[in-house]
Amino acid sequence: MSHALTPAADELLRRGLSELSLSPTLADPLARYLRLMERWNRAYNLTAVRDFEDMVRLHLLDSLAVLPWVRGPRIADIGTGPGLPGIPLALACPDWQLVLLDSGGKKARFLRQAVMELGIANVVVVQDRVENYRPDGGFDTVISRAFAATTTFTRLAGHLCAPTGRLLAMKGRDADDDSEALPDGWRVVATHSLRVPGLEAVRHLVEITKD
Ligand SMILES: C[S@@+](CC[C@H](N)C(=O)[O-])C[C@H]1O[C@@H](n2cnc3c(N)ncnc32)[C@H](O)[C@@H]1O
Repeated sequence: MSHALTPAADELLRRGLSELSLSPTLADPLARYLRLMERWNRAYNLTAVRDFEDMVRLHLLDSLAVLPWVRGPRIADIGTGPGLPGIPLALACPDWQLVLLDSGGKKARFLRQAVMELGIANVVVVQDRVENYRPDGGFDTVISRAFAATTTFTRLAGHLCAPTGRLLAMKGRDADDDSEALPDGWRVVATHSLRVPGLEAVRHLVEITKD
């Protein structure tokens, strides 16, 4: 069965994967994920982005563009919503183990369905508030997109990092440089400017580590 989006969205996805030096075989599972999101969006209001081309650019390629800075194998995606950036990262890196965490019940229900329907074996969905989540081990990378200001993210999710782990905050055009207000013991090591295929605007990725 074909999982095509629209000809223009499929082409954008194929071209974007190539620009990011990722395998073209990812196009099919990523398209299935978007189709599922679009189907559930009617009842669950998962994303305000409804057009497939925009979803490819703003959801899939934006999530995958951070890959060079993500260190595995244990990743946590905080406030993942419909699975962003977690699901695209999990599909691209099947050897990593990802926890996708969101406090919302509808998000968690959608994610569990997506993981099952897409046969994704390397994702665990957790419905919890990040500040209450106390897993057994720490994560190599704790990432978030559109979750909170950098300082809030650090305060709420810092406890999830392994001793050598990093926080990665995905930001839009502005990196919201509130790094001076970071909790004691944390510092911004770098703010990376990213180009996302198909998007004009530059994105930022703030990398935070323990002192
Ligand atoms: C704006 S959405 C971003 C969703 C997704 N990361 C994206 O980029 O599309 C923020 C998400 O954070 C979740 N959230 C807010 N506060 C949270 C908390 N304290 N713990 C866990 N999730 C939380 C919300 O339920 C929501 O799904």
